[in-house]
Amino acid sequence: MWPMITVDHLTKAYGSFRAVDDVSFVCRQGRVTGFLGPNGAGKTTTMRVMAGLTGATSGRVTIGGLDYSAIPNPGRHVGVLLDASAQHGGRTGREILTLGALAMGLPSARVDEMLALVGLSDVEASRRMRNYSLGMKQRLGIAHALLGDPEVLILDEPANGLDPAGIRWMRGLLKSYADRGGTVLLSSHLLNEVELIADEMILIGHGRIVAQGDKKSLLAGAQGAATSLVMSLDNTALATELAQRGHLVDPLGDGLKVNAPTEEVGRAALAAGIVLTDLRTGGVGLEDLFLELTSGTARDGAGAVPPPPPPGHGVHVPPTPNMPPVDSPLTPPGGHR
Ligand SMILES: Nc1ncnc2c1ncn2[C@@H]1O[C@H](COP(=O)(O)OP(=O)(O)OP(=O)(O)O)[C@@H](O)[C@H]1O
Repeated sequence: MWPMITVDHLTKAYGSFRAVDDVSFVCRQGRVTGFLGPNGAGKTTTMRVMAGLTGATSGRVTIGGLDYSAIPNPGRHVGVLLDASAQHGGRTGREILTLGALAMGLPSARVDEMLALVGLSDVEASRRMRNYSLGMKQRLGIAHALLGDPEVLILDEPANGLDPAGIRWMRGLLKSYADRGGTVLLSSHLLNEVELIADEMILIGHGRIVAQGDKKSLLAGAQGAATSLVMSLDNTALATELAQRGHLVDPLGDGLKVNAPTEEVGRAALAAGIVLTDLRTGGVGLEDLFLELTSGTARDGAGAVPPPPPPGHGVHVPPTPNMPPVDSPLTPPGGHR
């Protein structure tokens, strides 16, 4: 049971401001949990409490049932990436990893393994970190988090600064890590970074959890009444037929939005002899859900719910791609002890 992260009624206040307000969730072994929320929602603060960098005002976070500070040789159990720039800028990447390996009692060969894993070349590893690009710092930070072959990974915005190929690489890495039994929590303010990889999602806004669960159940909970988006060769006649059947119909783009399931719309069209050119479920996508749930918690009106797109540009949840297996030299998480 040791690799589970349990956040239990966590509150972190700065004066009278609650950066994290009565937050509870768990991250399970073998699962990637995405921690999503707009800027300033409280993700980093929660993770800082997890990693023992700041205390809780009330409530508790445990990893495998222990406070972080009570975990012996914590780097061997919990890999943390909070701020990739937090290392000493005058040290080389190799020095930073070597110091970490020494502190954890690991052989120096592990440093080379990690450098190879994150794709930092010998030349790059011997450059001072102050001269690293953001993506290189991020790769070094991921290498540092994985160094002790921990069972748990806590990563704050790990995709920050990575190029598209790097983001894809990281997804594969974390997915295979979880498949081998690891527990992963990663934060992001960008939904599309997380939804392709996370098995579970925790949505936070203004320090409070606004939704949590797997992608399917989050979407199911958000669907509400079934909606369809439809286009036909005679939208006026179709609207009349649907209205006669008691359905609410609104024009939308070149088509109609109907408060009825697609099957009902199809039957109405069939009965009226109208040719359909497009018919799809018009339920909310994950992005709409995210923006809706965190609306009022995002800045600059970024959380406002956008109008639904017209048929043909329908709300769309990208399919989860099959993650390419990562040819990783890592042993299963925890395999070094
Ligand atoms: N030491 C502190 N003193 C006062 N307020 C703080 C402190 N640390 C964080 N906060 C505030 O707590 C809130 C949550 O910040 P946090 O960094 O946890 O957000 P976040 O969800 O990680 O955001 P982002 O996506 O922008 O990184 C913010 O309003 C922030 O200004």
